[in-house]
Amino acid sequence: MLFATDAVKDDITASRRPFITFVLGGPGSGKGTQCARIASAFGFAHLSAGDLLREEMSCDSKKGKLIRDIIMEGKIVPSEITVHLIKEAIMSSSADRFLIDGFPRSEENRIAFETIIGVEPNLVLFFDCPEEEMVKRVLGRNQGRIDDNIETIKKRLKVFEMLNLPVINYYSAKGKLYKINATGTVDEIFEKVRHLFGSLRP
Ligand SMILES: Nc1ncnc2c1ncn2[C@@H]1O[C@H](COP(=O)(O)OP(=O)(O)O)[C@@H](O)[C@H]1O
Ligand SMILES: Nc1ccn([C@@H]2O[C@H](COP(=O)(O)OP(=O)(O)O)[C@@H](O)[C@H]2O)c(=O)n1
Repeated sequence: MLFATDAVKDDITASRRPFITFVLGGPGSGKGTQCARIASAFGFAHLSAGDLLREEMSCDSKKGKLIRDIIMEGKIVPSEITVHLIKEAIMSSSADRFLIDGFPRSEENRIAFETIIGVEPNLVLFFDCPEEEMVKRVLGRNQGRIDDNIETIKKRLKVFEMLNLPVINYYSAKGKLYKINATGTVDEIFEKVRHLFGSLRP
């Protein structure tokens, strides 16, 4: 079997059951920006799957090189790698609520999380943004990322279009999905997010 077994499962849930929010949206839809605001307003720990992978990518190892090659191609890193990085980050934090940003990117990601970590998210946010706005934002991001170039962006958008919808549909059917229109200013978008979290009081 592809994923880890029950032996490593449940060691997060055995001692506590944190409130988990997945944050979805295309490249440049503003996930990271809004997560920073949510984290500071509502006391969440912010885990970015992309940041965890970029940190691992900088290691001079076979795994680091594999991650780098996949990110350059705008593809999805094997779920087992990403979920184990998320798991380690959750376990080394004492927070009781997490935003997991940029995850799950695919059904494979989603199933790996459930299999390895053994829980479902409490809430799923989806920042819905038109493609041309996402391209504009990514090209203006200017953080020196190896994948923020027009060639890789086109590939990332294709991968997003292909793999995101089944994940959205899955959580929508479970009544866990909150779709937020991600156009407008950062403040305008956060106003909608703030309203949602204020009403949930996680
Ligand atoms: N509502 C917004 N309007 C304009 N630019 C934005 C908005 N939200 C984020 N940005 C900018 O767009 C870029 C991508 O945002 P980011 O939060 O990194 O997106 P993601 O994490 O979804 O890839 C960043 O440079 C950010 O400052
Ligand atoms: N769950 C994830 C998240 C990111 N990634 C990889 O990391 C890249 C950057 O993801 P990110 O979430 O930091 O950035 P954005 O695409 O949202 O701008 C993606 O294009 C994927 O190659 C992944 O493979 N699996």
